[in-house]
Amino acid sequence: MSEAPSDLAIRIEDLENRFGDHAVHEGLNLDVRRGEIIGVVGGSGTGKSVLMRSVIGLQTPSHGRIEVLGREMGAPRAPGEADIRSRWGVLFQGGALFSTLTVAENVEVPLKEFYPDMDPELRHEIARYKVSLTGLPDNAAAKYPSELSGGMKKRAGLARALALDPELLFLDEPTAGLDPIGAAAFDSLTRELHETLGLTVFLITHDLDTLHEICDRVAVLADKRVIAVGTIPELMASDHPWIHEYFGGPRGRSALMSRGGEQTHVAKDDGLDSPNPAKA
Ligand SMILES: Nc1ncnc2c1ncn2[C@@H]1O[C@H](COP(=O)(O)OP(=O)(O)OP(=O)(O)O)[C@@H](O)[C@H]1O
Repeated sequence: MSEAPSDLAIRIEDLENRFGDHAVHEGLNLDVRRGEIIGVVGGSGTGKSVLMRSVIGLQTPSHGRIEVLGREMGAPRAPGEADIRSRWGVLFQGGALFSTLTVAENVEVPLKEFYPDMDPELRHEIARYKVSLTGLPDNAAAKYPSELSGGMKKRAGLARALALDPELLFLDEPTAGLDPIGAAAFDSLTRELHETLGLTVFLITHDLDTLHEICDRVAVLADKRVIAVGTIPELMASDHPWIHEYFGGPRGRSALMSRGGEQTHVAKDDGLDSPNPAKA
């Protein structure tokens, strides 16, 4: 199925990233639909974080084109156009909170950057609201990151990512390091925020439970590019060795079974999207 550009939150075409002689991505294409939660998976070092960094402008690709929310990355901003960075929020691995600032002050950082003239009282109010939105208790706002558990740090990072009411949310391994109960709670929170705030979510994860629980589609990185995109049943029909092992191996089967699922047989050519239909 081919999407109109307006249905897309992100379009990545022919992306190449290299560090010296080492090519991390070559000919990588991916479309992310508006309003979906897309999981991005791949073995360690396949370039999931580099891909996210390219999309949010922290890594300049060697080649290719990236469009985010209808705007070409790297192109000059039109007069009066909002800074594209104010339209997304990012939860980096580990939360990346400023250790010398309280949770509320961390949430206020992007507000200060993009709205320097905002009334401080309003800024504090917004920060408190964002903290409560992520399920943290009221008293967490005044705490420093060192006083928080791992799960609370993730929620605080999420509160900061939501500070500017983003349309697009990037999450880099949000459940890594959480116990299974904390991870499931974070998954529910992500799903809930996605629904209530109408977010598009780009989610890098190794967590099979998260993929099953909340992702609408999953993109698989291997061989320097996105080799397949689809729902999990669609991907399970793939005979690519990595995909087969990932979803059909012991952990993949157990994540599926814990949801009462059975391996769905999907005909080989049924459903799997090309990473970028327009280019297929
Ligand atoms: N700034 C950099 N300079 C040189 N090489 C880099 C740089 N950033 C990333 N790389 C390399 O790019 C490759 C992809 O890294 P990346 O962190 O994106 O992998 P990943 O898929 O997110 O891995 P993991 O699942 O382990 O987090 C790795 O080989 C890494 O060493």
